Amino acid sequence: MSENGMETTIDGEVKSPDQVAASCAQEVVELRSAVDNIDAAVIHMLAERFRVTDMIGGLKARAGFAATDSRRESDQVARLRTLADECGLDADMAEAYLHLVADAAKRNHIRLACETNQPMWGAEGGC
Ligand SMILES: O=C(O)C(=O)C[C@]1(C(=O)O)C=C[C@@H](O)C=C1
Repeated sequence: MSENGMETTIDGEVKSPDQVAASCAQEVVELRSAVDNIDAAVIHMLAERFRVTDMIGGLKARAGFAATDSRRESDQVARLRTLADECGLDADMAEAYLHLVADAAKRNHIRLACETNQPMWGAEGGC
């Protein structure tokens, strides 16, 4: 553990003479394993989400559909905001998450359509 006034770096080296600080630092180190496991699960779930949305993008390109479906996104936002409320998460964070992933999914849709010569609405700026 080391301090520079602005930051505290808490690592496995917990050698503080202050017993309370030492035991808090130890607990932080243990809780960080749970954080690491959760982050790994989130990354795996995100990868799976993009595999699925890429399949949707392939179908949209084949059919000549636009990348964006705003009504679907509004429904998703409403659903995720409710879910967030129910489990004590900030609903704005849930909405920000949906915009982050849906915007990335749409960029992937457009790129795939361009790469396969099936230009779709939204790619007017060029492929
Ligand atoms: O469901 C779709 O139509 C998708 O293309 C997926 C997705 C999403 O990432 O959830 C992305 C873009 C659309 O505007 C709506 C939803």
